[in-house]
Amino acid sequence: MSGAHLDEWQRRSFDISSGNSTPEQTADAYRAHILSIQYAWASSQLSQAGMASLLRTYSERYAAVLDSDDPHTGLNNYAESALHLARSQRNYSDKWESSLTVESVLQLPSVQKMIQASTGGDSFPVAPADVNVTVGQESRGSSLSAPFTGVRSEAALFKTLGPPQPKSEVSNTATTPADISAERSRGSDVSSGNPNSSFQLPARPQPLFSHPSSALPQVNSGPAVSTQNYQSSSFPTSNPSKRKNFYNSDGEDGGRGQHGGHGGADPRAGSNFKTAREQFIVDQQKKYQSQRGQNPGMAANVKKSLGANRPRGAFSKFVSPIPRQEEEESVASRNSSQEPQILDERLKNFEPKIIELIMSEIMDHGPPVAWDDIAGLEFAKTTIKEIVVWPMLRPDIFTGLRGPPKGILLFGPPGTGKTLIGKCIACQSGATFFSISASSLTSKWVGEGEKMVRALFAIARCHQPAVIFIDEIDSLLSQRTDGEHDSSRRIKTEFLVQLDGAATAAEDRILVLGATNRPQEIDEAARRRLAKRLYIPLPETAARHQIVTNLMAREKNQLREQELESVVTSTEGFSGADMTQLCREAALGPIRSIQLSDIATITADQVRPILYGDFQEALKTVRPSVSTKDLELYEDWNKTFGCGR
Ligand SMILES: Nc1ncnc2c1ncn2[C@@H]1O[C@H](COP(=O)(O)OP(=O)(O)OP(=O)(O)O)[C@@H](O)[C@H]1O
Ligand SMILES: [Mg+2]
Repeated sequence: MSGAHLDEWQRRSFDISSGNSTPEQTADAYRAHILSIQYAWASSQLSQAGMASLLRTYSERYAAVLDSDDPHTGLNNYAESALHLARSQRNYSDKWESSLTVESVLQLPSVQKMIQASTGGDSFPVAPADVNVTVGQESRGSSLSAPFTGVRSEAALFKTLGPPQPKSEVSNTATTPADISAERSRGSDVSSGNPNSSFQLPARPQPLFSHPSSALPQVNSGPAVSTQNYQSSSFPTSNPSKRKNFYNSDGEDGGRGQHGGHGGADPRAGSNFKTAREQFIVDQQKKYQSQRGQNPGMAANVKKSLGANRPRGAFSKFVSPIPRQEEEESVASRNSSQEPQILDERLKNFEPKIIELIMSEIMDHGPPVAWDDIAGLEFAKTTIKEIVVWPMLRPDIFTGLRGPPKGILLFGPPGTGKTLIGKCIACQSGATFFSISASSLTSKWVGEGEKMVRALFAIARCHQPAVIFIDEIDSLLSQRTDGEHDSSRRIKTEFLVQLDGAATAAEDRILVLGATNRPQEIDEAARRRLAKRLYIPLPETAARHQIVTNLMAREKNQLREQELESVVTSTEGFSGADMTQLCREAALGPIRSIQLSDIATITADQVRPILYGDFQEALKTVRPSVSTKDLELYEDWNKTFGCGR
């Protein structure tokens, strides 16, 4: 360093160490030190390491002076900018904070009168209507004049100053302005800050503290004795030292440096403001209390000292009163993770994306299907009601050996109503219904499929009673061969593991319902797990009759009973889907009979009804989709593995 800098440095160091400097001078000296260090480094007179070390030392000392709440040694002017920052972090719940400050209250004419009366020692009765409190001074023009009367004024006061303290020390509690006035007139006991004084107003006049810069100079501007009297009489606290600190407000200037004005024993008596850290803690507690619905138990959880309890020397490390970004985020994530924890405890190992995918597979019921909509299949329907619907409705009866099977396989020729039964169960069982297709479980990402299967069963466990319906289950659980892809093999294995778990966990109410028209292709391990294998055959005569009747009931037709019988007998070997297709074809007959020129103008009423002739025409084009050979295969498989009679 140059000689000039050294001289200057020495002078400042002497100023600092002499003990005669005011905190302002000390802070200035440190600031100048810091600038000197930076200057020396910039002009290459100081190494990077030396600069860093010196800078750290003097920055800490400088910060200690700025942030100290000791009026002898510190400026405490850090609080203002910190509070400014803290204020910008407030949420809407902080908005309730009134701007009823000492400044605004003191300027009230009635209060001034009271103060004057108090100074003169006279008893001055204050009529409630005399006092008007202007709220909203800081809310820029939105001023609200509220009469300072009765309960309302009390509420306004409490709203501003916080909840009242429990009545522990006093026998009579004065709360109305008249009472206040009367109490004030009792004289010196109140104004001296005696803890036995009659008022039980809140210990923390919050807004007053939160705006020290605006409130304090105003307090200071009045005659000291009047202000003291007024404050003591109007807003005493139950804590004498706090009250002293607060009401002996001599302003920032008086409190700092020229602290002899009060002559009090407590050196902090003149300092009426909190450090930024203390203020921040109060703000945080308030914030969390309002966020948690004023639940004191929860508020206690979020208490945060931010180092306020640590002794703070001049060389102590700087502790920011504002939480750092990471701290805030971790608090936020802790809070946000608390609510869904209950639901997601069992699902926490699964990726949200997968859970979302599975959840989207939960079938919304769509058009409701009733048991009567399914023609025939009486045995299958009764069995399903027995093992699906009733146990879901009365789990208490269906226990032990009566416990329902956890796996059902519906097999049979295509178009016989297997999917229809699945839809009906979804509507009628009252269980959460997952309809999963093999394609939704197979993913291009290796390993995703197994995760999906695991997630599916985990979610089903969370939503019991649940039915997992796997249509075309053969594509998922076909026999495992050597040549097949590794990932599909793993999905199958995972599925079998999960199926086994669902089948053996007696307390779980999860039913796996599979449907297939290729039962022969199902892996034998899967076959075993789907214990109840129900054959869904082609519809018999009565069932076909019912299908046609049901469908024709919705259309205009002139089918006589014999004609209907004739249609039913001539459709032997038709599946339910074939019957539906036949009826659709027949229904197009009347339209086909309309001249092309009329089709644009004809009204719906003018379309003729469906006739037997239309069915005859339709029978020429609609053929059964299931061959007798195929049928024999189903019959055989049913005899071997089926559970039907
Ligand atoms: N028993 C039935 N009662 C009434 N309608 C039926 C019946 N069986 C089939 N259908 C009709 O056939 C259509 C197809 O039935 P569904 O999809 O249930 O057949 P499936 O057995 O699932 O066939 P696949 O094995 O090809 O999937 C149904 O929408 C319904 O209109
Ligand atoms: Mg189907």
